[in-house]
Amino acid sequence: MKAVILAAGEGKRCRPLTLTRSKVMLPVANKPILEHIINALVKNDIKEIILVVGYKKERIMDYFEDGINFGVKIKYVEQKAQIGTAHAILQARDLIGKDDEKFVVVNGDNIIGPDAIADLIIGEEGDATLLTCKKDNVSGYGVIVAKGKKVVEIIEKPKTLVSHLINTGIYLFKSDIFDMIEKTSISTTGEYAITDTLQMMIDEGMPVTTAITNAEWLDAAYSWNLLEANTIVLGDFETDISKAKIEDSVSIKGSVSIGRNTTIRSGSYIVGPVVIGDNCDIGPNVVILPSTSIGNNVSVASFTYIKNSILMNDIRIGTHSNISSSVVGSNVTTGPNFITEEGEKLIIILENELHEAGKLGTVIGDDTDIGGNVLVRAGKMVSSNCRISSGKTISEDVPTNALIN
Ligand SMILES: CC(=O)N[C@H]1[C@@H](OP(=O)(O)O)O[C@H](CO)[C@@H](O)[C@@H]1O
Repeated sequence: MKAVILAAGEGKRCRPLTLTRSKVMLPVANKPILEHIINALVKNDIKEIILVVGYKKERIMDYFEDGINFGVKIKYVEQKAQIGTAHAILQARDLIGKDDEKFVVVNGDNIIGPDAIADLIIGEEGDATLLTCKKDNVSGYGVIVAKGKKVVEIIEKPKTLVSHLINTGIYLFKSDIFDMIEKTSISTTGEYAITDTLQMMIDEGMPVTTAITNAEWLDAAYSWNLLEANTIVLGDFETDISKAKIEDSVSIKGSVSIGRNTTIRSGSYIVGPVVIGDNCDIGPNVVILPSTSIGNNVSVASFTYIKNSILMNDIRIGTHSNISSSVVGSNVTTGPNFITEEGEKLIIILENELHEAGKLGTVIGDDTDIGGNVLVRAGKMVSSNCRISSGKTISEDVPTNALIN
């Protein structure tokens, strides 16, 4: 069976991290979200994947190439304008066979486990099947009303509580879905939405069903939600430090995975779950606590403390720093004594909307340089390509390309 993954959008709610890559390429436990999805599909015997790309597509194509390194054949189609999920699926039409061939469709920006795909395939029935899961908080999602397996209504992001069954954005379709998509009218928000296509099918009396899953399905809606996703995915990791160079008197506890050509210098103390990539230089006397992911080519100088954070690739952190509950983008440098203050239940203002974040230090975009003795107040974000001079306290969000001196 083939699968179509929708990976054309930016994921604006994850800015500043998505200014330089799309949300599907954000790392969770050192792998892009999209790679977790591809692994889940491959485990379910999917042999060919059609990736619908658009925003920053080169980054996706350079990473996954033809799929050979990921155990699957990958083909790409482009959605030039991001005008809805139905329109995105339509781009794959020429690569899906006719004759009622069934195929899986997955939103590329949610982390899913292989069991979720298995639940869809086993539970599939009728012309179209939606995978749903029960959530207490359904805000920001499409929800469905069902009678047994039959879907009665799909309501996209309702303002009031209608149902706890959310649409995961994972479907099993037959190739006749493309004709239905072509008949779908544009929504009030100016998009061609697959949820509208499905509602139209229900209204025309076609059998649309739901399969329910309790398996892993995680959505990092906002950049700070990456930390929660990272904690959950790291929970499945096993210890593997065989490829690393571990100096004397390093203490490693819990599940810790360390990549090739990475050195952990003496006196360092690491408590898993922690994953550290290739070619890193950590220590001496560095403390890394759960649940932390550190990418490739990262150096962390002595006496630095890192907890519950994601550090992407090509990062240099100065000595005596403290990074807690933070996401640090690629190619970021900090001087000594860089401190992120950590807060809880913070109210974050994003695009003029208020959001509550759980535990959060800061989020730093790619290509930013921060001097020594800099303190970032809890929940304040630093965008990409910024320069912050030594000794500054960051009490407001720092916009892209800012120079603070
Ligand atoms: C029009 C459409 O496809 N809406 C889907 C889709 O919303 P997005 O805002 O496009 O991510 O994915 C959600 C799951 O992440 C699902 O709940 C919702 O119904």
